[in-house]
This record gives sequence, structure tokens and C-alpha cells, in this order.
Amino acid sequence: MLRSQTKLMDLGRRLCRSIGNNNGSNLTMVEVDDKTGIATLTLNKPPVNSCNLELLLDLNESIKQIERNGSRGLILTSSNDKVFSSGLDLNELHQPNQDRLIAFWRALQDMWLSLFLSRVPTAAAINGHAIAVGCVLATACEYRVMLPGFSIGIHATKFGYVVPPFILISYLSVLPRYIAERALLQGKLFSIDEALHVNLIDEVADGKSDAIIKCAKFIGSFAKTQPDARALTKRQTRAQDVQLLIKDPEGQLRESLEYINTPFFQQGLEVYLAKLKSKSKE
Ligand SMILES: CC/C=C\CCC/C=C/C(=O)SCCNC(=O)CCNC(=O)[C@H](O)C(C)(C)COP(=O)(O)OP(=O)(O)OC[C@H]1O[C@@H](n2cnc3c(N)ncnc32)[C@H](O)[C@@H]1OP(=O)(O)O
Repeated sequence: MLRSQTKLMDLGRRLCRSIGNNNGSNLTMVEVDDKTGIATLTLNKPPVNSCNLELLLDLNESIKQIERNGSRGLILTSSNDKVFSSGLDLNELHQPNQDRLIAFWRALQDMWLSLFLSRVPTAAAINGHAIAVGCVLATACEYRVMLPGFSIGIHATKFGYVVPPFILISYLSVLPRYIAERALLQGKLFSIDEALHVNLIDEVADGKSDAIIKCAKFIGSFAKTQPDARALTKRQTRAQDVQLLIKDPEGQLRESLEYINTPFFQQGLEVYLAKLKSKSKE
């Protein structure tokens, strides 16, 4: 066996130090590999990592903590071996309490900015379905490794949602415009082969630990760069993508809230939620 292969296998076996995220919740878990300094951030909200207000706040706190503690990189993954994330928790959008909806949407915008602009190298080990905002979490990262047998994509138009600009941007940041446009208009969920073909994902892995090793290898590719120069260059490269959200977060929030509160949106959501519930009872 090649020495580099042995080294990578050691990486997979290495003990990690759990650093939690200060707020005592287990919705996300952070473990730092003592030898590589890379943090694994695990989504841990059963049953399917749907992003409710608490998960978004927790995730944002964990991303910031990973930056604060000087980790060399961030690998985002899931504790569920079938679902990376099922996207937004639809119960947050259905007949919402307005104060909670405002807090929820703000938390979504803030978390996305934190992940998209994170100063450390980021990679997603996608070990299950990554649906809608589940896909957005993965595309906010710099690199994606996925396991076969799962779907990834934004299928919002299939159930009557018009995606807000930052969700559109997260797709456009990894896909050529014509592919992003077609996929969004079709509400397409990509199989692993399709995702690899259009570069929505970078690599396929044959298990979660293999995915984590591949993500760590990607993060290791920045070992010889100067962290501040890398972070600022990333920020500059992504500056245009985040302009709207940074310049006018409250305007973006208002537009989304207006749309979510329309009878059209609420009726469509009611039908979709009923279908989801009946499917899970089958
Ligand atoms: C201004 C802009 C407005 C809107 C935003 C537009 C962009 C939208 C972004 C989003 O992210 S919307 C969320 C879209 N996500 C989905 O549609 C995913 C739906 N879920 C599934 O397809 C499946 O659950 C699955 C992820 C493939 C997993 O399947 P599995 O068979 O493993 O689980 P099951 O379906 O039985 O689900 C278990 C349990 O969880 C509930 N559930 C699933 N997803 C969600 C969700 N996103 N929100 C809330 N609840 C969800 C499901 O109903 C089951 O609940 P039950 O056991 O109580 O019946």
C-alpha cells in the first residue's frame, strides 16, 4: 500500500476531541481532529435534520466557534445515515407565528452567510439525501463528496415555491447558469451520477468515513497557503454573491415573509405537508 494511502486511513481512525458548541444542545456536534486540526460539524436533529429555528441558530454558533477555535477546516456531515438534511422545517413556514417566522428567516440568512463566507476551508460529506436547503448547505461549502443512492437538489418549483435570491445564488455558485436555471425550473433532484456529471458534487465516496477522508484531503490541499490571504481571497471571490443579503438583509427578509404569508403559498404548503405525512405513514 502506498504511504499516502496509509496516512489517509490513519486519518480516518484518529481520535477526535468533542468541543460541543457552548449552548448545551446536541442539534449539532463539533469534533476536532487533534492531529489535523480539522473540525467535523455533524447535523444531529432527528429524524431528518429539517432546519428549524433552533437548528439554524445552533449551526451558526457551531460555524462561528469552529472559526474562533482556530480549526484548519470544517467538514459538514450528518448523524443520520440516510438524510444529510431534508431542508427547511416546513412546520416553521406553515401558519407561522410572525415573531418566530422573523427570527427563523433571519437565522437562515445569517447561517447561510456564515457558512458561505467562512474563513476556514469548508467541505460537505453528504452521507444522505440533501434536499432544498439541505442542498444549499452543501453548495455553501467549497467541496462536496457524496455517497451513492441518494438525491441532491432544489425541487421548490414542484411544490409552488419561488426560491429567494440567496438560494438561487448558492446554486449558481457551483453550477453553470443554464444548468442551474433548467434544474430549478424542473424542480430537479439529481442522482449521484447526474450530480457528478454537472459538478454539483466533486467526488463520490463509498461510505461516510471515506467521504470524510476525501473532504480532509481537499482541506489539506490548502496547507501551504497563508490562512488570512486565503480567507480574504475567498471573501473577495464570493463578494458579489452576498452583496444583496449583506446590503439589505431586512429587505430580503421582508420580501420572503410577504411571500410566505400569501394564501397561495400557505395553501400549497398545506397540500405538500399532508402528502409528506401520509407518505411517512405508508
Ligand atoms: C420565500 C421563500 C419561501 C420558501 C422557501 C423556498 C425554498 C425551500 C427550501 C426548503 O428547504 S423547503 C423543504 C423542502 N424539503 C422537502 O421537501 C423534503 C421532504 N422530505 C422528504 O422528501 C423525506 O422526508 C426525506 C428527506 C427523503 C426522508 O425520507 P424518509 O423516508 O427517511 O423520512 P420521512 O419522509 O418518513 O420523514 C420523517 C418525518 O420527518 C418529516 N419531515 C420530512 N421532511 C420534513 C421537512 N422538510 N419539514 C418538516 N418535516 C419533515 C416527515 O413528515 C415525517 O414526519 P412524521 O414521522 O411525523 O410523519
